[in-house]
Amino acid sequence: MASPAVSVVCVGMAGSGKTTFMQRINSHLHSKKTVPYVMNLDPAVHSVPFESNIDIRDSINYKEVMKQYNLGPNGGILTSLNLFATKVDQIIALLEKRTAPNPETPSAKPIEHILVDTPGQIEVFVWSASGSIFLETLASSFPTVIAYIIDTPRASSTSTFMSNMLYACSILYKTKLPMILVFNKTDVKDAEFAKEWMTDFDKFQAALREEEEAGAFGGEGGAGGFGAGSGYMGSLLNSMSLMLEEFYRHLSVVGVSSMTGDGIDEFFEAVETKRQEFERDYKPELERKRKEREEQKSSQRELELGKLMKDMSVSGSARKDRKGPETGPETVSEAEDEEEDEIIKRGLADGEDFSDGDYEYDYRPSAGDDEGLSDRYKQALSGSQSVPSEADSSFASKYGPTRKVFRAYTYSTAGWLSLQSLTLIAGPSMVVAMLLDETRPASSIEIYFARCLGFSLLTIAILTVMLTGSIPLTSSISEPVTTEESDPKAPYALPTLMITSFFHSISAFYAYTRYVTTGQGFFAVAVTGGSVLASIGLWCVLFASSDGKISRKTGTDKRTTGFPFANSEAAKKHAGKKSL
Ligand SMILES: Nc1nc2c(ncn2[C@@H]2O[C@H](COP(=O)(O)OP(=O)(O)OP(=O)(O)O)[C@@H](O)[C@H]2O)c(=O)[nH]1
Repeated sequence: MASPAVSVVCVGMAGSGKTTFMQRINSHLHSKKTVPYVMNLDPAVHSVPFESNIDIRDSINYKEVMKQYNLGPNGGILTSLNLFATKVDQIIALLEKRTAPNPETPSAKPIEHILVDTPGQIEVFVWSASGSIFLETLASSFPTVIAYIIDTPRASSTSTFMSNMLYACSILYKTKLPMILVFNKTDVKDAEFAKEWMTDFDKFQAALREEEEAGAFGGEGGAGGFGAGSGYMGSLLNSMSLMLEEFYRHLSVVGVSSMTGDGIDEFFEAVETKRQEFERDYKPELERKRKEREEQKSSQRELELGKLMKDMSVSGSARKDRKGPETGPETVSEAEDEEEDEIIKRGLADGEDFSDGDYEYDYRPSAGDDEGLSDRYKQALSGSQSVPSEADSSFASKYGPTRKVFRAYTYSTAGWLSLQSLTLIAGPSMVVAMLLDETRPASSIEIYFARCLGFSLLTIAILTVMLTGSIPLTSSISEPVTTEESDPKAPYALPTLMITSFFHSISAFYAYTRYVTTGQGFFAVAVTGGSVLASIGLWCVLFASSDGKISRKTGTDKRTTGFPFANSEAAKKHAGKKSL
């Protein structure tokens, strides 16, 4: 069996260049013809410069989460991640499916890399329950490597360097995953100094002394500032660097420039080393976890729920003075519906960007549990047991205006056809007389055919509303019908929609040609009616069906951006396979 794909999770402080780095390694892999599977977990990012197969923003509306739960930007990101984490089982199942070799096309190269971009607010990901759940679950299925991105020019003083190292150490300790330190922006500042400081204690000592003498720590002769006058900082950094020696030994260090692409090959060599390390040192743990996951799915879910609840209680979601949570779509599946409803407008669409890290971390003590959100987590977790079905993954909405538009379309189609059929049934002589060039009464055969045509149109009208499920065939159906092909309530909804839309387009076109040649007003009415119905039908095909390719929210082509549970098109494209 081919070795499983390695997942590379990019974390780093805001502005360290995670997204640019992701873009660079993504394009590097594309150029090597080893197309990666890409995930964006930053709900607050305005736009990502690479194509994501899974984008949290397609499922969760961070701005709306903030609004509904009266949260600050970081609380919003945290809650969005928590909600996304409730579907982690499905995501992993999807990843496993996508990265597995396809028996239908054995020659196709399976996906070797899963790239994950995380929120700029590093603590929101690394220290949140959802971050742990996500990483643990990911690592229980794939060798997982953390790429900690460091802004090299900003880490060039001993104190900022040490702060970064301590942060990296804490992440390593928290995630317990192999880590690569990526010194980014080497086009601005070479990372050699950092490598030296990590391998040669004397060099770090010398740099420290130099800075101390220059008064950077506010010691004797110093310019003041943190630790001013005590010389304390220098000695603290000194002892810390000794303490971190052991930590350094477990790291791979690479200097890269996401701008120029320098060092990217070394990065992938480091990924390979870490993957082997993962297989060697983490594999037993991974297998134990996988087994545990399978055996204790329900109890783990309870545990995860507990973690999320705990998180929620510190994320300020239950402020006493705020409005209660409105029923809204914050889970992956509900966000699908919400997207259809267009109640939620993407928060960042208006240009506001909270991802630059200028905001205070917005955790506030909770006044108690938030039942609405708690229920949503529970609901989402309980619904995340099974592998996603195509029905789950559909972009089509079960509720909201999309359904209404779809219904309005089917009724209008039926109405339009019925109007014509009733004219033919009730006044066949009149219709025949209109059709004839000469003035004579209609023959009985002509009347027969006119009525037959009327009955046929009426039959098509009835079939349209029935096959699309707009009138349920049984009274036991309480769920609204969808345009999903897999919807057992109306399996022919989509074909009917497509055929009738085609019919309206042809009718409108034909009526137009008649109008142009004859100039009769009746044809203008027929053109208008037909085009309106054809346009609505086309809209439903594009946006409301499970085959719909265009996101109404982002306007992007879902074949390339993708929804977590319905982006087979994206996967096809990325993997270059016929089907995955
Ligand atoms: N010179 C140089 N600039 C870089 C490099 N990588 C990123 N940058 C710049 O650094 C800034 C931040 O980069 P991003 O990729 O947005 O950083 P980020 O960590 O994703 O930012 P957040 O999502 O806000 O956390 C941008 O202005 C980039 O152009 C690099 O290798 N060299």
